[in-house]
Amino acid sequence: MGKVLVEKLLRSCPDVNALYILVRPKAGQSMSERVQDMMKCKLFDRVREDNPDFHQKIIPISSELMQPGLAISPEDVQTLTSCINIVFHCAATIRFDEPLKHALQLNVIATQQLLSLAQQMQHLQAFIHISTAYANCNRRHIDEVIYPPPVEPKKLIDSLEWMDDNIIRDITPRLIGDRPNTYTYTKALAECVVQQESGKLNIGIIRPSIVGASWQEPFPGWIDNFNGPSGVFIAAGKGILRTMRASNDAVADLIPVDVVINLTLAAGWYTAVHRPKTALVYNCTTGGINPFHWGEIEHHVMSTFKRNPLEQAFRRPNANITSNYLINQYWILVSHKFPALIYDLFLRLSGQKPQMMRIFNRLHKAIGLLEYFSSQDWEWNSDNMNMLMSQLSAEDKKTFNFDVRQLNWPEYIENYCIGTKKYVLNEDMSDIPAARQHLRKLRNIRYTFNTVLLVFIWRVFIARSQMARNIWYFVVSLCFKFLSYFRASSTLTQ
Ligand SMILES: CCCCCCCCCCCCCCCC(=O)SCCNC(=O)CCNC(=O)[C@H](O)C(C)(C)COP(=O)(O)OP(=O)(O)OC[C@H]1O[C@@H](n2cnc3c(N)ncnc32)[C@H](O)[C@@H]1OP(=O)(O)O
Ligand SMILES: NC(=O)C1=CN([C@@H]2O[C@H](COP(=O)(O)OP(=O)(O)OC[C@H]3O[C@@H](n4cnc5c(N)ncnc54)[C@H](OP(=O)(O)O)[C@@H]3O)[C@@H](O)[C@H]2O)C=CC1
Repeated sequence: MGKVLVEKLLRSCPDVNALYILVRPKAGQSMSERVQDMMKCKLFDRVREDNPDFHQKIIPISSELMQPGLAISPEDVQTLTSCINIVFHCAATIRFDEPLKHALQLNVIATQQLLSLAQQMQHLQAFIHISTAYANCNRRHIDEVIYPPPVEPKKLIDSLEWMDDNIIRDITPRLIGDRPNTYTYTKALAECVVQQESGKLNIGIIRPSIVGASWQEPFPGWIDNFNGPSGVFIAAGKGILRTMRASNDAVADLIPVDVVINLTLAAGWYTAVHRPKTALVYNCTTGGINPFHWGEIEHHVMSTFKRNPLEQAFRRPNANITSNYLINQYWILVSHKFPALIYDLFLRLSGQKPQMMRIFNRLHKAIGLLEYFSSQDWEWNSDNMNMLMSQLSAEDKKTFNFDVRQLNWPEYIENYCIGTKKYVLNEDMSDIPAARQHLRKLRNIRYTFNTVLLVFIWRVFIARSQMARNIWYFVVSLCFKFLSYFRASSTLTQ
């Protein structure tokens, strides 16, 4: 989201002088190498066309959320406190399996430290904090208010400081209670910290639901990670994921990333100009305005990947969702574990390292963590989102469009899936004929396999026992009689 925010600010707000972005070195790359890489990314193509010197406006500041004072140097603190007008705080850990102490440090303590830095900023007009619509997912109906925290954040921070990691791991389920993970729990605490430590700052809190690929800007379908539904779509498109627990009728509250960013910028403007007395919370969701369901998503994802297959699929794309635990377990056994075993056996026999079972184990872990969100419904009030829309000028409504009533879901899902192919997997659209050919080969393998299986069952079980043979002939003759009956009755009615 940070990248999309930077791109939109550069493209649509040319009067912005500079963007100070907090960056850490990572994976052997220095801070400046990472920023260089980010600016080369396809996401910035339109900005690059409009203004090839756009990089001059980006000023990276070295920072690490795990460190005291966010590890910002005194000189940088000086620069930030004298230059910044608006803070957008979207850094966080979004992992669902993050150990509590880590999630607390990244999502709560770092927010506290950024707020304390913001208090020193001499020209600050607004502080916009990105939360999540699921911060209060233990409630069915969620209003645009900051709910009382599950525990006083300061007390938890003090207690976890002296506790051993093993003790923290043991008490985590008791602490998070009816929330599914440390992510939603710490995001709820972060909202409370924002409220408690806001002082005189003008605060806005944005709560997006499940952030997906872009809808319109800078081009449809842009996405560059495996988070949330993207990984699930890819796994289904590759024919790896064949079953998942989700409710067909539950609302799939996906929200395109460009909608979230447009709303975030509009909220920045409103907070700075209108200075609301208390922090305004914006539930940034689609379910109450333009609902779409997981069953429909499944249908459109499958249909897109059948028309635009991913390269080197493991099996033909054919994923089904079910809310029934036993049915799901059955299909996991038949459609995930059994083919994985056979493929690994094949790899072993051909002298290669088995890998499919390992991939499936990781997939099961990932989807196990997501199922909570795809198996139930929530209702979010979106009055503040509507209010904000009504405050924008006609031109701003177009430039910072977050009116999801106009979203055409089938078209969006198609672009989303193609986006995962092009921008996450870096596959070329011109190779689609070869991918289709590969699917035809998989279909033939399946037909051959089914025929061999049938012959095997016949030879082993049916041909050897008189009783099985009798049952078999009885079933076949019954089917034949039914067929003749229907044929005769359809001839009579003609
Ligand atoms: C057709 C059917 C339609 C139905 C469709 C239903 C969709 C139902 C979505 C609900 C979605 C709710 C979303 C709540 C909305 C927020 O509020 S917040 C933000 C969302 N946060 C996330 O999505 C983070 C979830 N991810 C994680 O917590 C961690 O990545 C995991 C899943 C625990 C895995 O951790 P890990 O084993 O340490 O490994 P990690 O390096 O992270 O990834 C390992 C592998 O898993 C892959 N992976 C990561 N995430 C995923 C994923 N989501 N899926 C698959 N693979 C994944 C990685 O690409 C990687 O693959 P390789 O590159 O190794 O081949
Ligand atoms: N994705 C989603 O579906 C949703 C996301 N959100 C919220 O939106 C915000 C942005 O999420 P999203 O863009 O999806 O997540 P990403 O994981 O892509 O971005 C998180 C950012 O936080 C930075 N960060 C994490 N740890 C550290 C650290 N120790 N030091 C410095 N920087 C760090 C990351 O930097 P680096 O690049 O160095 O890793 C990254 O830029 C988050 O607050 C999240 O809670 C809310 C609802 C849904």
